[in-house]
Formats: sequence, structure tokens, C-alpha cells
Amino acid sequence: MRAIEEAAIASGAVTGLELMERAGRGVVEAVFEEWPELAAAPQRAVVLCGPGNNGGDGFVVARLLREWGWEVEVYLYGDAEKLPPDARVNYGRWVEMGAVRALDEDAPDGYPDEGDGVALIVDAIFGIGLTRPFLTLCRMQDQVNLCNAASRSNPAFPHVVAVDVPSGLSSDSGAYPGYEDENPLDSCMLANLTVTFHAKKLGHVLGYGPDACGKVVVKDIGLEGGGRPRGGEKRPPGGAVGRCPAVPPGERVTLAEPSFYRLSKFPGEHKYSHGHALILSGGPGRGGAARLAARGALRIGAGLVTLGCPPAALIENAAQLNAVMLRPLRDAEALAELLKDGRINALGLGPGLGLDRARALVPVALESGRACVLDADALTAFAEAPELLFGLTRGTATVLTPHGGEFARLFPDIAEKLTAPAQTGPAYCRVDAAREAAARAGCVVLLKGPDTVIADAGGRCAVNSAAYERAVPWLATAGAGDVLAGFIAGLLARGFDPRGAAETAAWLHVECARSFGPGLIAEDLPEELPQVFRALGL
Ligand SMILES: NC(=O)C1=CN([C@@H]2O[C@H](COP(=O)(O)OP(=O)(O)OC[C@H]3O[C@@H](n4cnc5c(N)ncnc54)[C@H](O)[C@@H]3O)[C@@H](O)[C@H]2O)[C@@H](O)CC1
Ligand SMILES: [K+]
Repeated sequence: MRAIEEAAIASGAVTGLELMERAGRGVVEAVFEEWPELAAAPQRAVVLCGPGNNGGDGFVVARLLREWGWEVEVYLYGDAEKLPPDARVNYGRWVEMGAVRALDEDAPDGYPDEGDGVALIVDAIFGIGLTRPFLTLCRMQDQVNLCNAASRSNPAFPHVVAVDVPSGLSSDSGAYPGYEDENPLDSCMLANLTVTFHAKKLGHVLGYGPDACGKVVVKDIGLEGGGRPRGGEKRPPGGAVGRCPAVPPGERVTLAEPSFYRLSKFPGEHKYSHGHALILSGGPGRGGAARLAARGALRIGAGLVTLGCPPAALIENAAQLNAVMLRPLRDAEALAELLKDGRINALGLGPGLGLDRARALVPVALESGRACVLDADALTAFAEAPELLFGLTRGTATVLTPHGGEFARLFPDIAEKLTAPAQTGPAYCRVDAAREAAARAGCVVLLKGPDTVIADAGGRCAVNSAAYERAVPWLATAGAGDVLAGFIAGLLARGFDPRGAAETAAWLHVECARSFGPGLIAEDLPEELPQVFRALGL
């Protein structure tokens, strides 16, 4: 954000003061859009301003509300003399209209509460500049938090709007620095609505962000490369973060979005135009996970899908599969033999594979030069010797799809950094972890979770956020991960590059769960794809 703002200011297109004015205006607009009753008649607001430019936005909001006829109480946390220049200007403009009281543990007086007529609390204490724990006003934070919770069911309590990010939450990571033992959501300032500028920040979608922000509205403040679609381009529902010319690709993080063009199929193509995925399965009674993956690979559009199982599991699988083809595949030698068929262009290994079988088959798969997705047992099999695996994955078209536990087995030191309590502002987050892991493994890493992060070895990174309007808690069900691996394998077979396959598959996986809704089980995910494709207009 800083780079983008600095570039805009340096270009002479806009001043910092103008950006601040637009930010403040954006907050007021978003508040009135979210709660039209607040636009209908002037009411009372408490605006809490901090010592930086986030506080400056707060002074703009206070002034604009006052111009709308509101009664506004303004509090400043910090020293007015030390405000940065633009914030200082807006402080000055406000002071001509009203008082500024000191914000400390005992203020605001008696706290905003039910029945005292305060309709809105504006949290403009810290934005993207939070660098250390914010625990000094915990009693006040606690009270604002209570207002926030109460206002959801009782309109007599004030709504809480956070400017840019709820104060105390790190906008870079979604962590609350300084909260070691207690759950920050119990005692921190949370918001009913968070209004941010230009594009969502990582902290809105990672970690505590989705719980802390309530709802996130992005307001355009006229910076280049905002969240607007490029000419004529289709964009998935939910929007995407901006392409920011001021930020190099390896440092940017986008929201995962599918490639519509590549998902389409065109007249004149035949099944071999869409690739042949091979999913490897384990022994008798353990085939369900691989069958789910195979079904996912087929539904997402691979031209052909074959399940390779140990001979002893042939009858079980034959009884279950129709469109998915079946091949007995005893061992590594048999796999090498099968891969002489050059039409098999993508492999999926891991779900239900068994650890010994994984240790035998993964090297053959990776050395074959085919695009591969490794999940579950194919990852755990290398817990004792991750470097052995990375020696095979480096520089290949491979996607690793660990959940948190598998990630910790392969990247114990990175996982430790990720789980250590945050002490400073830009805390180490899942984006950092996925990037570091991808660089080490030399391939794409998809770290699963409600905030799935997909990174490649060069630092390109996307987040597939299943939060806010995309929240799908019912996706936490056995076998859902196997289907995701199958989706990725299917897209790899269709010729997607590994990062594109992982991003598109993760995005579609959430869309399938949203489309199906509560009651979802893993089998439903592939079967929901046609519905999702239709809705996308494919
Ligand atoms: N030109 C710009 O830079 C614009 C900035 N905007 C707003 O400005 C914000 C960023 O402003 P700043 O960079 O000044 O950052 P902040 O306003 O978030 O806070 C920075 C200040 O807080 C202090 N600080 C950090 N953590 C602290 C803690 N735990 N306890 C006490 N003090 C602490 C820092 O030393 C610094 O003085 C954005 O979030 C956004 O709201 C918008 O007005 C748009 C334009
Ligand atoms: K804030």
C-alpha cells in the first residue's frame, strides 16, 4: 500500500491529503450504505483517532459526519503535535469545529453503551502502521468489542466501523501481536464493518482477520490498478485484489481466481485434447480417497482418468468405477512401465496410497517429468526425510497440498515460526510460510485452510479465502481434501500450469461447497461442478 500510495503521490496525480479525504469520505459512504438508518437522520458518533494517518482518516470522518449534522465526540490517542503532516492538517480542520479529548484508559467517559445515544463508533486508532502490540487501552477495547457484539442483535448499541483494519490487528498477517495466552477476539476491538482502501490487505483474509473485521468493504481512492476488472474481463464473484504496477509480481499477493478461458472446452476438441490423469491408490478397503480424487479429476474436465491400484484392490475398484478407467499397478516398476504411455500427462498421488507404496511410487512419478500433485500419504511418507522429497520436486511441475499437520511434518521449522505468538506488527503469516516452503521445495505449495495460500518457488502467491460471503464451514468434512487433489490433477492434465491448477482448483472447491450448501459430503463436491460451471457461463 505504501509503495502504491507513494508512486501515486510522486507522479503528481494526487496528494496525500486528497487520498486521506477520499479515504474518510469512503468510510462515511460505506457506513451509510451498510446502515441506511444512519443516513436518514443525524445521530451521535464517537471517533477514536490514533497517532498516525489512520487517525487522520478519523478526523476527516468526524468532520464529514459533523457536516451531515451529527453530534461527534473525538478522542485522540497520542500527541497532536506529533501527528504526521496530513493527519495534522485534518486535526486542525476538526479543531475548528469541535473538541478533541485525550483517549486513555478512562475515556471515552462512561464508554459508549446502550441507551447513551451513540449510534456509531469509528475506530481510527491504527491502520497499516501498527508495529507493536496494542494492549494499553484494553478496558476501552473490551467495551467497544461488547458494543460491537451487542449491536448485532440490539439496535440500541452502537455499530463499530474500523478504518482500514480493526486497531490492534496486523494488516500484514491477521495476527494480533502481543496476545500470547488469551484469545484476542475475547478482548480486542472488533468491527461490524471494516472499510479499507484500494484493495483488501492480507490481514483481512488471514488469521483472525475475518473474525475481527465483521464485513470488509473496499473503497476506491483513485489509485492505479485498483480492484476494477480490466476491459471486458470476466471476474469471479467476490472480486479480486488489484494488479499493482508499483509492486513486483513476486511480492504481490492476489486473491485466487479461476482461469475461465482455460476451463472452457471448445468444439472440435476430443478427449485426448484434455489430457489423461493417473490417480494412484492403495490396497483393498482403502480405495475411497483415491476414487474421490479420480472422480474430481474427471468432473473438472480431464479427458481421461485412470485409477492405478494394487492388483488385490482391482475387484473392489471395478465394482465402484465406470467412467474412471482402472489399471492394476503392483509397484514402482509397473508404474514406470505404464508411464511409457506418453498420453498420461498428470499424476495424483497420496489419498489412501499408504506410506510404503508412496515411498516407492513418488520418486518414479516425479522423475517421469509429468505434472504431479502430492497429497496426504505422499507427503507424510517423507516426514523423516523431507530433503529427499525436495530433491525430487525442485524445478518440477509439482503441487504439494499439505494441511497444517502435513505442512508441519515437511517444514517443521517454518511451522514453528508460524505458530509462535506474534510480537511485532508484520507478524510471520501463512503467506510467508507458504512462500518459504515453496522456495525450499522448488515447486508450488498449497497450504490448506479456510485461508488457503498458494505459492510458487518464485514468490508468486494467491490466497483463496473462504471467509465472509465465501465462508463454507461445511467443507470441513472427510474426503474434501482428496477431491481437491483430484481437481488439481485434472487441471494439470488439461494443461494448466501448476500454480494456475492449484488456484483454480481451490477456488472451484469452495464454489462447489457454496453451491451445494449445508449437508455437503465429499462425494457431492465433484457432482456440484456442472452446476458451478453453468453458473460461470462456461
Ligand atoms: N497517504 C497515505 O499514506 C494514506 C494513508 N491512509 C491511512 O493511513 C494509515 C496508515 O498511516 P500510518 O502509516 O501513519 O500508520 P498508522 O496510522 O496505522 O499508525 C502509525 C503510528 O502508530 C504508531 N504505532 C504503531 N503501533 C503502535 C502501538 N502498538 N502503540 C502505539 N503506537 C503505535 C507508529 O509509531 C506511528 O506513529 C492507513 O491505514 C490508512 O488508514 C489513508 O488516509 C489513505 C492515504
Ligand atoms: K483502525
